[in-house]
Amino acid sequence: MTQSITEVFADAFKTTFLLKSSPLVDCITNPVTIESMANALLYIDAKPVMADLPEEFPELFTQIDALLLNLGHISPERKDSLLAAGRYAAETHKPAVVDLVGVAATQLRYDIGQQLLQNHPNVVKGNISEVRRFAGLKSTGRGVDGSQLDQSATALAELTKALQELTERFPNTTFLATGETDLVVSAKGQWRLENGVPQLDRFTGTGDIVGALTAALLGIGLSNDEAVVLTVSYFNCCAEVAAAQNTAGGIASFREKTLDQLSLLADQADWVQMVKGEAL
Ligand SMILES: Nc1ncnc2c1ncn2[C@@H]1O[C@H](COP(=O)(O)OP(=O)(O)OP(=O)(O)O)[C@@H](O)[C@H]1O
Ligand SMILES: Cc1ncsc1CCO
Ligand SMILES: [Mg+2]
Repeated sequence: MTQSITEVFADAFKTTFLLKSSPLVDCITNPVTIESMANALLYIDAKPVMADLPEEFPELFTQIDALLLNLGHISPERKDSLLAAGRYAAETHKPAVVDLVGVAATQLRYDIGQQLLQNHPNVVKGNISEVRRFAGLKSTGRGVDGSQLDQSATALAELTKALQELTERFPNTTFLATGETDLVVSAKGQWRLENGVPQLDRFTGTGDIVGALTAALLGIGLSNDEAVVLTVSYFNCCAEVAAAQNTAGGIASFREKTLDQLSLLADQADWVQMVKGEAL
């Protein structure tokens, strides 16, 4: 019989939200969604710092609890900064999340993602099309968006197998592929998460926020698998409540309501009852 994720991760679901301490997360990220990301961290009671100059890392890394590396907008400076921070996190044993934004689109981003993987980050994530490309599979993603075609049952099974093989070489990394179904694969197991609403595809930064919040949960000491499963489930339950409230509104209102729920849901609802997902 398959086990539900609320059983597998029962302790983490019971104790994580609302956060009891405020992890400081350094986000080296893209200018498109940087403000949404910083605020999303604050809404769950984490603290953002968006510092990307390598000269600052020696001082900064004594203060931060986790690092988020997002490939969403590459410049020569940001490329150096991402690579330097990835190495520094490994040296100083800070938990790190790599978000493979746009890896399905260009070789340059694919190469940066692979270089960052060599530091054995705690989590590597992307939308399903980005993660397919990263795992060496055919991908139909365009730009920074995932493709519906990569979501079929066959494609998900193929991706699960490819990621399992990757975890043999990278046993300390948990892989997350997001979309209508979210797939989590690590050396410890595989899980499928089923919360969320289609409108999440209609405003930008949803995946970026999931990356930053995952880093925050690593920063308070959750395991890689716990941090990924808790973040995706919580964010997607926030979106489900927002969609239910947004009967007359457009996508901009849905966005605001989803972000609002980040600070409300754990306080106001028995949200764990809403969680859908199971071990594979
Ligand atoms: N069709 C959908 N149904 C349910 N949930 C979805 C759907 N699409 C995305 N999500 C959820 O939205 C979040 C972001 O996933 P998505 O794959 O859209 O990331 P992304 O493409 O990296 O986003 P962005 O580029 O906007 O940052 C995840 O938590 C995912 O589960
Ligand atoms: C980086 C970027 N470019 C277009 S939208 C976006 C944010 C989604 O990751
Ligand atoms: Mg993304």
